[in-house]
Amino acid sequence: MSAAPHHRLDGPDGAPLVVLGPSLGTSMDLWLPQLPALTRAWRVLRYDLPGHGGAPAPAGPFTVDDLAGGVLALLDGLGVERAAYAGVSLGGAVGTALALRAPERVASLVLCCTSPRFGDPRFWRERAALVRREGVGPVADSAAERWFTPSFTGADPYVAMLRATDAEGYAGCCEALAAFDATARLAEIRAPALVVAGAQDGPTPPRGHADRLAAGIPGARLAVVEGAGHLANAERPAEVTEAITAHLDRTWRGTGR
Ligand SMILES: O=C(O)CC1=CCC(=O)O1
Repeated sequence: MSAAPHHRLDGPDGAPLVVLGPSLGTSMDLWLPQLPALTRAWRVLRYDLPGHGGAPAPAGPFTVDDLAGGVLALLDGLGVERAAYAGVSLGGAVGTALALRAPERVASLVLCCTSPRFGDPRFWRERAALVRREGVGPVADSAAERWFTPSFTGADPYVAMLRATDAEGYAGCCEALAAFDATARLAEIRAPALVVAGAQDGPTPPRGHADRLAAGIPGARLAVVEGAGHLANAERPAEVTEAITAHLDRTWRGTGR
């Protein structure tokens, strides 16, 4: 499955391209807090995961590498040779897979609240089974606690994205997470990488996840954002936007083609 996913382009025509990948249970609108700043200097390509946002439900199982293939299909369709990529959580895993699969296409990489391996695969298979059995309701009910610190008051629009997600699309993404393990290949990544972590991230705490990415990817920088949980770009938009734009300013001023 490497068809071009549901997507949207914003920002100036011909500017260097930045691809933004969403997390499990969210749509491309996860990136709305960063959009105004990014579209000042970059063309921004956002996409939806299968069964999420405006994307159709998947026809069958898929892997994180398949999702990276979908991003490549999008770039091919646009005639774009090189782009920067930023992704949150599962969207970050897609960026890791993309940087391994097509290093010549990835000019710069931002890995937010993500991991080279998302814990015990059984956990993700059980969550897939739960959602196939009961729908996304149970995981949506607990999403605000998983995604944000207790003091965050803006969770509703993000939880609504999860409630609107197709159960099979969500389950397929859980299975893709279960099978994903890039730990042994991080040293192969050539893109200049920024790893962003939420200091209070529960699903992918800095210790054991972001720190492994930063230690494993040659030359990677690590930014830990205080007062942020798993969806750090939503909870601490100013800090995360600043970290991303500073990294892109340093590493991706190329052409849109
Ligand atoms: O469990 C969650 O909702 C957090 C998460 C893990 C991978 C991902 O993309 O989101």
